[in-house]
Amino acid sequence: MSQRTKVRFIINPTSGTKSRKDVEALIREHLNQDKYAHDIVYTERAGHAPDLAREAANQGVAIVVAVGGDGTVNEVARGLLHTEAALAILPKGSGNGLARHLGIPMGLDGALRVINKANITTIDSGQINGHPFFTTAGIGFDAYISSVFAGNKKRGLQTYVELVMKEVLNYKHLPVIASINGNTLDTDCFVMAFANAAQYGNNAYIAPNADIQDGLLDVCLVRRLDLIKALNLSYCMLTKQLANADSAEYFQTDRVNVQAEEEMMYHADGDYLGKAQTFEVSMVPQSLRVLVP
Ligand SMILES: Nc1ncnc2c1ncn2[C@@H]1O[C@H](COP(=O)(O)OP(=O)(O)OP(=O)(O)O)[C@@H](O)[C@H]1O
Repeated sequence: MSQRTKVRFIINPTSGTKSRKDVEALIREHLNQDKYAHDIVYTERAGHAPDLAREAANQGVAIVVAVGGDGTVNEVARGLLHTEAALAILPKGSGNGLARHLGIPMGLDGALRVINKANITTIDSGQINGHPFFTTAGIGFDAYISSVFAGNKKRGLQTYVELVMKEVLNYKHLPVIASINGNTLDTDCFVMAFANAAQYGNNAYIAPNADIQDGLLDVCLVRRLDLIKALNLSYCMLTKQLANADSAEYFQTDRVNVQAEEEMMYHADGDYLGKAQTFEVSMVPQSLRVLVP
């Protein structure tokens, strides 16, 4: 008898609206049971999924499926870095940036069909002050929004947009010195985003040209923001265009060092990480195997 490939689903039960029973039933219905032997584990707390993922990889599980939003995807992917196990995603969050970038369907049945095909490729990941990220990291305004969003009971796109609109013109830029590709930029920084994938999630494109396999970060720097620039930037983000040079500047590099005049907030994949004054951001090329359509 041919051996079935081992698949483990790591489910964040606090993410999304579907019940455990619904998700388990969808998995039973749509996963190819002739090809795969699967089991399901649930996270018990924030920060649990990296251990579960690493354990799965050590046990020889071939495909480890993150079931949740970008926070869960980040945690599972972190545990799989540099292992033979491949990451698959069943998107259940509100943004789903990595799943969208990879073209994974937003419906769980479609995402399960991607797993059935088992088409595997290898992608880059990034690190900001030692924290892995797979879609974007950033300092300044986007991290500030992550910090407020994290403390907010209401989630979802509408809450997010309301929050950005409320805060965007109050948030103040800060002076930083950034070294990118051997050049030193002494600049104001409203936000500096480091993109491995092109979007934050929800098809909001911060770096439309970002390629997740090119070994490069796409850096988007917004020095200062006023109403006109905010409108230009939001329009471009939603239509997948580069913003005009007055609003944002773009750089491609494999490493960035930022020294801020005072502490700034930072995030990785939308998870608020706290404040720091020095930031080391770098690429880890070809570090994660993933299932793609
Ligand atoms: N069992 C758990 N209990 C509480 N928190 C958890 C648990 N499992 C994971 N988490 C945390 O929940 C956080 C949010 O999860 P995730 O981003 O996957 O879902 P979401 O909030 O629904 O999605 P989105 O961020 O897209 O709105 C993750 O950063 C993770 O650390």
